[in-house]
Amino acid sequence: MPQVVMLLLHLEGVSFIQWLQTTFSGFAEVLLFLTRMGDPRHAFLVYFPLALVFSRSVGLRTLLVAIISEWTNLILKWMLHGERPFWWIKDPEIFEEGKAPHLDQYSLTCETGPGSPSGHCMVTAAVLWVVTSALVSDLSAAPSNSWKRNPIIRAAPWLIYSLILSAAGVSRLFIATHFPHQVLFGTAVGILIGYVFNKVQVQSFRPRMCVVLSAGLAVSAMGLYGILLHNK
Ligand SMILES: O=P(O)(O)OC[C@H]1O[C@@H](O)[C@H](O)[C@@H](O)[C@@H]1O
Repeated sequence: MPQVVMLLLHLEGVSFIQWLQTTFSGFAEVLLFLTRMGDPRHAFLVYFPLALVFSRSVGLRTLLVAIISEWTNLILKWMLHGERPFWWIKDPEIFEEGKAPHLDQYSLTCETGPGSPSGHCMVTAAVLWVVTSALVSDLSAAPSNSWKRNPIIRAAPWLIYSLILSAAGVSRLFIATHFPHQVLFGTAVGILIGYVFNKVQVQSFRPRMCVVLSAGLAVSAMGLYGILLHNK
């Protein structure tokens, strides 16, 4: 993307983060809690085992989507090298000494890896897409006279899904680990991965296919890493 567009996105992003930090300063602990809840590792440690308890097929699809979204996030981060707001404002090539905008620092602010796209938003959006779709299918399959067919009850899972994603995104912005476009990009790719891979019949995978898939993801990630390192 042209440098001037990136500069504009970063400057506008910092202004938005400053506004969030001022407006929600009293909710710092809640937002830190939300950012912890959105940690990609919870896809494997919380959402996958919980989904598996309720349904083997939903559990396995949750695991597949968690793996694909983590892998995609890693690859995109290596390729895009997104800045992190809290570090970006400290770049002396962008701001002269004493002229940089101020951003508050929190205990989880200082992420060290590339920032684009947001892993918290991408993995959460992908994994919860599978869980939410399963809940909605269950409600839709209920007999027509059941309370589950009430339109408000059937809309609730998607409403909760949107609220969780918004909360995760705002929490990442509030602690200045991401620019808004990184959060939006991560969420959009996460939704796409959830939508596409939710259609895969994982329970029919043979062990050999699982091994080939795992090896393919590992080799392609290492290959890309080698290429990027070589062309640095
Ligand atoms: O891209 P994000 O949202 O900053 O996430 C990056 C990393 O954030 C860390 O806090 C997590 O422990 C990692 O698992 C994750 O990859």
